[in-house]
Amino acid sequence: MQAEPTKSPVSLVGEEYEVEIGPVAHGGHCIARTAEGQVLFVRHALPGERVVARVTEGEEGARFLRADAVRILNPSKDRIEAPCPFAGPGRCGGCDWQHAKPGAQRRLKADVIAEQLQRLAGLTPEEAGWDGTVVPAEGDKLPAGEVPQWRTRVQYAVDASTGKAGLRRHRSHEVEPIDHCMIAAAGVSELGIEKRDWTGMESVEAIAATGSQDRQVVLTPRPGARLPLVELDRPVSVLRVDEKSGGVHRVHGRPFVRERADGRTYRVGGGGFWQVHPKAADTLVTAVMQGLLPRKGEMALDLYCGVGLFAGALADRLGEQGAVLGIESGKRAVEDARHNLADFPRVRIEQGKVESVLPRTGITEVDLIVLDPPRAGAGRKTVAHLSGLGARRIAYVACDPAALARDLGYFREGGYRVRTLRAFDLFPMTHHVECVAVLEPVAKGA
Ligand SMILES: C[S@@+](CC[C@H](N)C(=O)[O-])C[C@H]1O[C@@H](n2cnc3c(N)ncnc32)[C@H](O)[C@@H]1O
Repeated sequence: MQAEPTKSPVSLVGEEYEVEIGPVAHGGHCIARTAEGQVLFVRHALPGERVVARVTEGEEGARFLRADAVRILNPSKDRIEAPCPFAGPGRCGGCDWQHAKPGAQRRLKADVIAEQLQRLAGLTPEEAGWDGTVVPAEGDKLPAGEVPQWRTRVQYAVDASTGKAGLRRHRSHEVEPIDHCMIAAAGVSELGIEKRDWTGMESVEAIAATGSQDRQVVLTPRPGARLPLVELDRPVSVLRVDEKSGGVHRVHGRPFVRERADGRTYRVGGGGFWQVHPKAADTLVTAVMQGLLPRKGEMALDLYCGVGLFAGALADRLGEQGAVLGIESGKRAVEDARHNLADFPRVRIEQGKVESVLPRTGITEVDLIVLDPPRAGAGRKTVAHLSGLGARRIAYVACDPAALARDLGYFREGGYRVRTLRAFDLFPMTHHVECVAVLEPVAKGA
């Protein structure tokens, strides 16, 4: 018997549908349905608009299609002309909400948080102790059409054929050539990365520290390529990512930048993690400390501690009798955290994954916990472990509201309730948003 030839699914890319745009969804798009009932995730649209949506990904019968709004038939009152000349369907994928007024962007983010909390944690804003708003960073409340220059770290992709640095298109490896990124911090723009020839490089990350004049570029060469001579408009240190090991090595200058937050200087080496918005580190430290209200002599955990931002802030407030244990998986970040917090004899930093290191520490009781996991969240097992440590308060710093909502559900299973939740617009023009949830044991809150 001959096998039936398998039918390849019929691609719908390029098809156009006139649709009514429904609510915003997590990820920088809105939901619509074709007349046949197929779900579309539409970028460059706003709720309530009538648009022509052109499919960018998906096939017949798929659970959903991705599309771009290519013609706006009935614009929302929240719509503006995108201030950035590189934004729009098929163009730079860095920003999602260039076409929305700043206040509307924050309302869209608030709607996403509310929806995730409800669906994944069964929480209303009131139950989460949240006023339902997303707060702009200090100085970012600008009139429509003006854009905050907030990105202190920009990862440029290099076009292989031209050697020019640009930004990646949405869900694509293609490079959108740009001559300036509007959301880049002044310190990044001043480097003039877009004007140089980066032939042989895969990507170039530009870093402008906050609170110091340190500037750095991190080069990722294509296999076998020679490093370019880095001649920029300002002195910078240069690092290089090893193509085989992924390790980061110094080419010239300091192998780190110095960042300032909460009155301290933090060394961040090897292009490692630091909060991107210049106001983020201080904003988050303040929110976490207001939530935890640390007392002298307490014992705290800083999980996913990076170079020690929250551990330092806690150690300062817990005094000589207090103690902090930080856990971080990145080797270089751990070295930096140990260096940054060397003046606190009762701060210890352990290297490894929280899920494996924490059980090994033998710690059975702590007073306070701050956790700031990557986008995936902490997960059920880690949350269950944390819920058993008897902390009187836990501050959860989250860059993904979906992961936050899932983990809040696990914390509830572990006997914790959300006392307050605050949301900050630390990534203007994009769909990203930062939340700080403060939890306490149910028995205490009751
Ligand atoms: C969002 S950053 C937060 C860093 C720090 N709290 C700050 O604000 O600068 C998350 C950190 O978690 C680390 N990380 C990721 N997965 C981890 C894991 N499973 N265990 C421990 N650290 C992890 C990353 O290397 C990164 O430094």
